[in-house]
Amino acid sequence: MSKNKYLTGFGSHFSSEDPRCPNALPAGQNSPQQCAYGLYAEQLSGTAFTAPRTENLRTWLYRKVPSAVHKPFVQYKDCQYLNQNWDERPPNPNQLRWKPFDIPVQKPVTFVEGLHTVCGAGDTRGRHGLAVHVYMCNKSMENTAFYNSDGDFLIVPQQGVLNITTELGKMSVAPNEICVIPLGIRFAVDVEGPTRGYILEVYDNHFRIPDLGPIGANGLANPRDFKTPVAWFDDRQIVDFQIISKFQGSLFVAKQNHSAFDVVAWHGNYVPYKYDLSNFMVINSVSFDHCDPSIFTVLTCPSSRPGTAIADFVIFPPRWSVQEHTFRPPYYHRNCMSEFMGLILGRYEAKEEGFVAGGATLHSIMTPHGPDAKCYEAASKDNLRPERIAEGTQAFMFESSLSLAVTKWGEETCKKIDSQYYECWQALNNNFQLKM
Ligand SMILES: O=C(O)Cc1cc(O)ccc1O
Ligand SMILES: [Fe+2]
Repeated sequence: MSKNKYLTGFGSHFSSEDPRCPNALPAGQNSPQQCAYGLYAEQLSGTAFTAPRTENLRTWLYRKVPSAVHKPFVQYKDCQYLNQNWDERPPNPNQLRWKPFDIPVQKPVTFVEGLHTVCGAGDTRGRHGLAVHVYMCNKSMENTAFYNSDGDFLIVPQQGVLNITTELGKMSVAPNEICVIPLGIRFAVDVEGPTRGYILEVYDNHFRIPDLGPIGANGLANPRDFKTPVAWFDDRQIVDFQIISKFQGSLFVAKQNHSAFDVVAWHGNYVPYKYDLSNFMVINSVSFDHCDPSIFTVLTCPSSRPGTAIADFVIFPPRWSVQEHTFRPPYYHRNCMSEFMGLILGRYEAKEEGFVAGGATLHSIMTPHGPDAKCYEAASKDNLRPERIAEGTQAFMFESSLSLAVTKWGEETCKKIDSQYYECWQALNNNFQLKM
């Protein structure tokens, strides 16, 4: 799968034809009376028809059989812990930390079967809110495609490569890379062994790269580093195929007698994409003080309130730390936003131990948090020299303006909550002295 080809750019208007069918794309129009090769034209709209030109997203698909050809959807029962019921448990304002989520060993589990909702807020019907899921699986999806009618999926692999077939083509996404599969785009996930990762699902809007303000025209995640698959179609004669749909927070399945991956050519700007986090151009203070983590925003899903995201995807990449007369780790703080964090690799700078790759933390709105006692002790006495930090590590944060509820699975069933978490701050003494 590593030999996949990609188109590069963010928000670009792309065109792609499977090389087996040259000139499959109609010239100069979208809906010819008859398409080349006997294909059907199908438009996939990612925004309202009338959305402003700068935001308008749509792709034209030229496929063997229209997506409309399927049997009725019925309830899908093989995924027990995906849900969007935020009232399962009473609200919990505590600092929460999860040990690494278990990957199934004996039982074969696919990506869809392995979806577990940890926390979230809002409403899929009102198209406002988000959900944080984790996936733990070990088996490839066969003759099955999944699509989400509720929002975009931002997928953060933590262990194992995801070989993803989408309607628009194939992409391979490894740990330290991420991908976005927008609302409605059908995809299947092949895995190569024990596989785990995190998903940020947003209902309101699509993800975009943030504005750069005074940073200028370049920096952070640069558009040219985003990769979109090229057209590819399945030429197998498949008579038994299933489509799983996430619709209004529940899963449904429908049978059809053709593959969902039959798009021979496509053109448009509504596309899946991947991004390698090592391409992120890190910007930070080169004088003094700790910058807010918004400088590390890779992608954002904006709300209608200026500068206030439904959710930002933020990373803490390897970088030089050079600030003078500064407490360099994250500051102690209370935030009007929710902070869900995960760890892809290594160790997080604010926590000496306990926050482990494949685990997570949640610091809810106004829940106080910051470096643990050991980190404070070391960093407040450190001899400040330019230093590489977070080498070989990658932590990330889903930061949201919404107040997140934890599911019953997240709080109880997974049995991964670390009840000792609060202890990491208890040794922070009162060092106050009236006279220094
Ligand atoms: O809580 C955290 O660890 C995330 C975080 C990092 C940082 O550098 C500044 C603020 C912040 O919330
Ligand atoms: Fe924080």
